[in-house]
Amino acid sequence: MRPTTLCFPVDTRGCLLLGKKKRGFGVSKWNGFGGKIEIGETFRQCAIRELDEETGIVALVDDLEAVGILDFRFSANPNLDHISYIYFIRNYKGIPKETEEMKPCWFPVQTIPYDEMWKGDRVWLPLLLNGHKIVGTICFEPDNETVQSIDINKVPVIEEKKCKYV
Ligand SMILES: Nc1nc2c([nH]c(=O)n2[C@H]2C[C@H](O)[C@@H](COP(=O)(O)OP(=O)(O)OP(=O)(O)O)O2)c(=O)[nH]1
Repeated sequence: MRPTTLCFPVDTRGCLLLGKKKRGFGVSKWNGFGGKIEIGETFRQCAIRELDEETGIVALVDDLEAVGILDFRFSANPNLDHISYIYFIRNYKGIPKETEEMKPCWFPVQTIPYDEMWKGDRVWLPLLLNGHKIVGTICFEPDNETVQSIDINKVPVIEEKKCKYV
């Protein structure tokens, strides 16, 4: 699968914006906002476009904070394997609205609904919320849900690919 982005807006209270996915891959799970990169886009442009499409929130590429790169692997469906660039964004315009793809809600960090998220998220999202940057690999069992293995490493800086996807 093409690489993807995942973007988590953070408000001035430190709450995290998540969206409940209404259709497609990961339906019914709470997640950050994102999707597949398009040809001619950088990862940052992809993150900003998907954020707008899925929430109506408008932001600038330079305001994204790159916090992680995760390699998602699906043992029974290698066609679903993909790398995802993870961003936080604290500076943005607009109030999140429900779209055909996502139902948004702000969560204080203590009430993040890990039981209704991808199963590895409870391992790596708290690291990001504590200010760490991470690079890692998460392998899923053939059910595409259960975590088979997870390897997350803290890194000082995220080496972002700045070029356009071709
Ligand atoms: N938080 C989290 N997200 C995950 C995990 N595994 C996984 O594939 N994803 C996300 C990363 C991507 O944003 C998304 C990839 O699915 P997708 O590209 O089909 O999403 P989409 O339907 O929004 O894509 P698009 O058609 O809008 O481009 O799924 C995981 O373990 N945790």
